[in-house]
Amino acid sequence: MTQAYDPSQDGAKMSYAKDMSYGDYLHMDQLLATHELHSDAHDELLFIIQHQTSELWMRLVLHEIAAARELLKGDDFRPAFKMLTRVARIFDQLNSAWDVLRTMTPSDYTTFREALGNSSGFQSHQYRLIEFSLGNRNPAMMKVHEHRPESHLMLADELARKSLYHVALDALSAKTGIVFDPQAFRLDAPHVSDPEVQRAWTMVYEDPKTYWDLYELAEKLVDLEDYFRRWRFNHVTTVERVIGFKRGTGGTSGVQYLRRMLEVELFPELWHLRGDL
Ligand code: HEM
Ligand SMILES: N[C@@H](CC(=O)c1ccccc1NC=O)C(=O)O
Repeated sequence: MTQAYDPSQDGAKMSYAKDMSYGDYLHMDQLLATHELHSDAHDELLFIIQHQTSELWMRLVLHEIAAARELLKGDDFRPAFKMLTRVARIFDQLNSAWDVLRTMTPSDYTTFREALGNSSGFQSHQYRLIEFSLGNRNPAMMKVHEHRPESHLMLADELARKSLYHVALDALSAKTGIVFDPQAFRLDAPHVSDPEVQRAWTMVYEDPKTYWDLYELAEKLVDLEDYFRRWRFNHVTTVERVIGFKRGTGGTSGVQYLRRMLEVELFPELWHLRGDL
């Protein structure tokens, strides 16, 4: 009979009494201790893990956007592009994750929906931070975070900074020589499509060779928004599939509210110029 494999014979370090191990480094005990169920329903664990993993990926999205924004400010485009590509990939990852949640039927969900009370993704401060950092800024969305001063402050700080799109538009202006009306760039409101901005982006798309950095930046932004839109679409479709047209636990009209959010344009001029080329 062959001997069972002993990894220590292969040199694997087997004792971690004194050294940092996998679980120590990743704080696995703390991470796995957070699954406090609010019902006896089998599917509640799926629901919690789906959201927690989404929030972890959102954390990384925020980290990448913040760094990309700083790099763009310093005219350091190449590493910023790498980060923006990563953000689009993360959204793709989140999009695939819906396939797991979709295995939960309406019957399964009703076994624990009541236990959720009024909690809802509507109150995800990281999701709102992502929107704010990209440029979709509605200060009215901050109110649900008043009970958590730390989250509220993070959102307020974000509104005081230029968004990723603002920074991209600064670069667009600097490299094309087209000066934009500063009134068009409010920090605390969603970006509204501006004809001069569209003219400048159009110049870029009509002459990519001259404006290659801007051209690549524009396509990175469009890619990011494309994946983000797919996330919103997957969300609303899953919601309709699971709760139909019931009101949301957060108090909104539910599917109707989410359908309205499908109309959001993060980088409107980049979409509008396409029909004119
Ligand atoms: C069966 C699964 C799900 C259902 C039935 C559902 C339902 C809803 C509903 C009805 C809303 C509107 C707000 C409200 O009144 O509650 C909402 C918002 C939201 N949900 Fe979900 N959701 C589900 C899964 C998820 C997952 C997996 C995430 C990932 C983090 C998520 C994140 C969000 C976010 C961020 C919002 C706010 C969207 C915005 O304001 O634009 N939801 N959800
Ligand atoms: N808004 C959902 C509940 C829900 O999906 C949810 C509840 C708590 C934490 C996150 C959630 N996900 C998305 O809204 C509903 O109306 O059923």
